Amino acid sequence: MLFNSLAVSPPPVKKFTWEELAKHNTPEDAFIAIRGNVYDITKFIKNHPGGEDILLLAIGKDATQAFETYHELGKPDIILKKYYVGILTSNELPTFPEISDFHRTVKKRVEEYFEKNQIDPKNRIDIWIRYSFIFGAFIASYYAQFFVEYVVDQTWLQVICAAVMGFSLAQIGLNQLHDGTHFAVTHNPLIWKLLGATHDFFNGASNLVWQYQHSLGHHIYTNIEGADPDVVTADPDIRRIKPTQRWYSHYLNQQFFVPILYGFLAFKVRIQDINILYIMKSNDKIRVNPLSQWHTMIFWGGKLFFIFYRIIIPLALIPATKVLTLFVVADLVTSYWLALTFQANHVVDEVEWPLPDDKGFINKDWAEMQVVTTQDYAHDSFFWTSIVGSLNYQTVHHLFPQVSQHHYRDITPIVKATCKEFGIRFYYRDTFWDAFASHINHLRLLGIRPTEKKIN
Ligand code: HEM
Repeated sequence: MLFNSLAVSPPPVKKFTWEELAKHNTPEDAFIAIRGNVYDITKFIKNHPGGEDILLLAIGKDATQAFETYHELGKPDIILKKYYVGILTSNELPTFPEISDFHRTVKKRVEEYFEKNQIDPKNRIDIWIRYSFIFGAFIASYYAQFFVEYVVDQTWLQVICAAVMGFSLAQIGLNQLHDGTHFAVTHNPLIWKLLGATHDFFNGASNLVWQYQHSLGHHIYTNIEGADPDVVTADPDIRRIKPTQRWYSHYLNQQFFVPILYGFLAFKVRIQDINILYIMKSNDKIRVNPLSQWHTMIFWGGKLFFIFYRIIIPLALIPATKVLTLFVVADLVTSYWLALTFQANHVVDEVEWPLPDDKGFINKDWAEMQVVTTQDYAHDSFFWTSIVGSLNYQTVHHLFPQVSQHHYRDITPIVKATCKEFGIRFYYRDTFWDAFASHINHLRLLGIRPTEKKIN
């Protein structure tokens, strides 16, 4: 009897609350939660085929959705088993149901498309052609603005060059930064890091903060109240973008003044970087882990380089008032372009705004939620695809962020057909302007006092 009970009693399962898990967020002590289980991946971090960097951001957290997104279904699970240490008993952020049939089917079909056609999802020559155009336009417009005598003598020409530079900088954000931080170009973690760093050096804004906000925040918890850092609001806020926000009279006709404020986006982002990384140590609900040497170096190196090339060099060449004017013109163009393209995808009048239940559970499969919180537009337009960094294919981008944007056009029909088969609505507008108008209409509707709201 004694022998029997000794032989069968399994070791007790170690239980972790999310607060306990959060303490294991350094390379020397790295735990991660996937599908309710906790793993000690300290010994694995340096061997991760997707690079050490992304794991340093994800440790101390529940990374289920990122894990499911960036790997083929089931593939790295065998490795995970080796590092199992216990279970997670509470959640800091919303959780989702098990993968649905829709999710499994759409993922399998897209994986099969690449396999059958022997296409590498992350390599295409178009990527490098576009990067060359963007860097070329950026360098030429900067050089002309300050070093070509004919241009320097005519302020209006300098202003045009500043606008072109601002547009190129927005493109660096929509292409080099965006592709690099979604690991969607080549299979080389060093290239991802270098492309991410272009944002720090040329835009003066942290790619690390962007990764927390965008890849680990917005992409996982799209449009979810209290979890998606892109739609975090104060009470009262400058704008009302969610039905759950309390209404104040200054929201009335917000569609006229809110878009004007988008011009401050680049400035706001550069300032809030420091606050997020060094003071708050979190981007709203998305906690920031201790910074690695690389991230610290890129962050401060980027800020210094930005000040040097945008302020110090120009001040040595032209009067201060002109430097200021050109700086503001370029910044306004960058900000408006980025803000308008971002808003036209999610902050629009028809898509859904999922709410977690009182246990923080979202009662919809994650992939289905991605589809119904997103709006696409202008699929047939090469022009718009090229200048919005393929964000007109936002649904595919949210489901498959690790695939190069240059494949979105080819895999969108697979996704659309699968949505149709499973009865999931795919939101689409014919043109960019229709998509943008739906953002303005969303602001208008939410600006009306709720009881007086007229839907048309
Ligand atoms: C902690 C558990 C993890 C394990 C055991 C793991 C394991 C693996 C394995 C085996 C691969 C190579 C095979 C493949 O491509 O499927 C891989 C690649 C990759 N992983 Fe992970 N991973 C983990 C977490 C993560 C997380 C949290 C992310 C992202 C947020 C991530 C992003 C990637 C990326 C981008 C690749 C590269 C794919 C490529 O080469 O294109 N991994 N991982």
